[in-house]
Amino acid sequence: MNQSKERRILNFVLQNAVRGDPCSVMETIDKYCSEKEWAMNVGDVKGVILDKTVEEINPKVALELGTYCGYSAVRIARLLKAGACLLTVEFNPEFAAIAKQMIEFAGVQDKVKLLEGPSEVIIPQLKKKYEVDTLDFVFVDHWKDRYAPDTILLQECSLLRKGSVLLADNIIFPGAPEFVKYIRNNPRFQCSTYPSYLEYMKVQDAMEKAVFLG
Ligand SMILES: CCc1ncnc2c1ncn2[C@@H]1O[C@H](/C=C/CNC(=O)c2cc(-c3ccc(F)cc3)cc(O)c2O)[C@@H](O)[C@H]1O
Ligand SMILES: [Mg+2]
Repeated sequence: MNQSKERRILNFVLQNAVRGDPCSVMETIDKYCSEKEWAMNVGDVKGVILDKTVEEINPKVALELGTYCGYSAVRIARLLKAGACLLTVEFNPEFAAIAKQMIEFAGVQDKVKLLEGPSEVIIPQLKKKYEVDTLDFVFVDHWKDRYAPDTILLQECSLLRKGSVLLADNIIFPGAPEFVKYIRNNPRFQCSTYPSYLEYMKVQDAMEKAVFLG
């Protein structure tokens, strides 16, 4: 049976990237997806906004919603200090299996815990099952109609504290209008928008940063 695009991306990394080198893995994915097959990784342009946000926060506990092939998990994990960890949520078993191999090849597996399942099931388990107190940083990049309900769920589960930072991808394209409406009108969040470009394309996109005010 023919291979999936995600499997082809992983194989290209396994054959061309340097094992144990997260930057090499990121560059190799970006090369494949800009030259051969487009894929919905945050990419090397919006990736710099992600990097700067992670470096500014220096999170001890980070959450990612929507692992996909593991590109942004590798990108975030490479910047985490000793003792810090990224929990990344993915409900598609095929993508989760690919991401697991991608994360291990990059050598960041000790900083990443891949949680397989839908976010609405995983988020309420974070405190008891995964021993999370509160989240310092959340990268939101899963189905766009899940951004708002999951932001509400994070609050209902007391997983945000004063100063927790959410960074949401694709505010322009494909867009997350319900989330933008919810978060920008919410007095409990301080929002800022970072205009950028869709991964591997000359198409406008943006990321939204939302700081929880407690
Ligand atoms: C149930 C909750 C839930 N729980 C756990 N895992 C979940 C989940 N919901 C989704 N997932 C997984 O997350 C990933 C999906 C990500 C969704 N991302 C985009 O749709 C997107 C699209 C474009 C674009 C598409 C077409 C264009 F033409 C242009 C741009 C660009 C982008 O950057 C994009 O992020 C997959 O791995 C899902 O299995
Ligand atoms: Mg995205």
